Amino acid sequence: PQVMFHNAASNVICQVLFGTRFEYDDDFIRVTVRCFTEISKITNGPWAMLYDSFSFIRNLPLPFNKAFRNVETMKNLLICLVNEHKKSRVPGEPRHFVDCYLDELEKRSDDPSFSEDQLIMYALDLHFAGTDTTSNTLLTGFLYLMNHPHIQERCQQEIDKVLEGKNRACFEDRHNMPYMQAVIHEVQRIANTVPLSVFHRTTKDTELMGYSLPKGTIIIQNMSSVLGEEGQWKYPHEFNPDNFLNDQGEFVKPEAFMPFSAGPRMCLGEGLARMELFLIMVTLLRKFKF
Ligand code: HEM
Repeated sequence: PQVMFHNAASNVICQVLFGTRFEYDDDFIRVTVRCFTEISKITNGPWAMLYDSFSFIRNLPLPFNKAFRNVETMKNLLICLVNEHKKSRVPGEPRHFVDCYLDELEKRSDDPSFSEDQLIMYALDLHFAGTDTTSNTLLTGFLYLMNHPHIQERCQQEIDKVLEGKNRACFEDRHNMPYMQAVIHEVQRIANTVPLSVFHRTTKDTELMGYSLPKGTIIIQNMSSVLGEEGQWKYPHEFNPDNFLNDQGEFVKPEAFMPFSAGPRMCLGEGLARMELFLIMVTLLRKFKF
C-alpha cells in the first residue's frame, strides 16, 4: 500500500497547490511519487551524511547525485504545470497556492525574495514535506492495527456507532471519537516519522539550560527520545492507545507529544496532516478489516 498512500497524500497537496487531483496512472503523480520516495531514502541514509561531512566527495559520481537529478526532474514538471496554470489564471481571483503566489509576485515586483524560481521551490518543498510524512505515518498505523486486531476492532466499533446513518466521516467527528483519536496519536508517537526533525542552527550566541551554544551551532532535535521518554508516557515502549486516554476513557494529549516539533518553525502542515490521518484512517477502517 505504500504507493497508494503516497498517491493519496500527494493528491491532497496537489489540490492545495494547483487545485487539481491526478489519476493514479497519470505521469505527473507516478514520477512525483517515485522521485520523492527515492529522494527521501537518499537524504535519510548514509550517503547524505557522507555528502554533508566531506565536501571533496560532492563532485564524484556517487548515489546522492540521483537525489539532485530527481529534484531537477520535479522542477521541470512543476515549471510545465505552473505555465499551464498561467494560461487560465485571472489576476486577483486566486484558485490555489500557485495563483495566490503569482498575485503576490505582481504586487511585489521590487522584492527580490519573490520570484518564479522561488514559487517552483515552494511548490516542491510543500509537495515533498506533505507526501512522505503523512504516507509513512499511515503505513505504520495500518501495520500496527494489523498486529493489534483487538485495537482495530475497538476503533471500528466506535466508528460504526458515531457514523451510524452518515454517508461519510468529517473532521468534526473526531470530538466524538476519543478512542480513535488516541489510536491516531499513538500511531504518530510510535511511527516517529521525522526522528531527528529538521536541523536548525543558532542565529546568535545562545544560553540554554546552563549550556552555551555559540552562533552557528547545528541543532539536531531528538524526537525519538521525547516520544519514547520514560516518565512522560504510561507505556513508553509499547503500542498502547492508553498513552492518550485518562481513567474516564477521555482523550488527553501529554506535553511530550511533539511529532511535529515545537516553536516558531514547527511543522507548517500539522493541521492538514492531522485532518488527513483522521479522515483516511476512519474511512478505511469503516469499510475494511485489515
Ligand atoms: C504526519 C505528518 C507530518 C509530520 C510528522 C511532520 C513533521 C514535521 C517536522 C518534525 C518538521 C520540522 C519542524 C522544525 O524544524 O522544528 C516539519 C516541518 C515542516 N513541515 Fe511537516 N510533518 C508532517 C506533515 C506535513 C504536511 C502535510 C505538510 C504540508 C504542507 C508539511 C509541511 C512542512 C513544512 C513546510 C515544514 C517546514 C516548516 C518551517 O521550516 O518553517 N508537513 N514537519
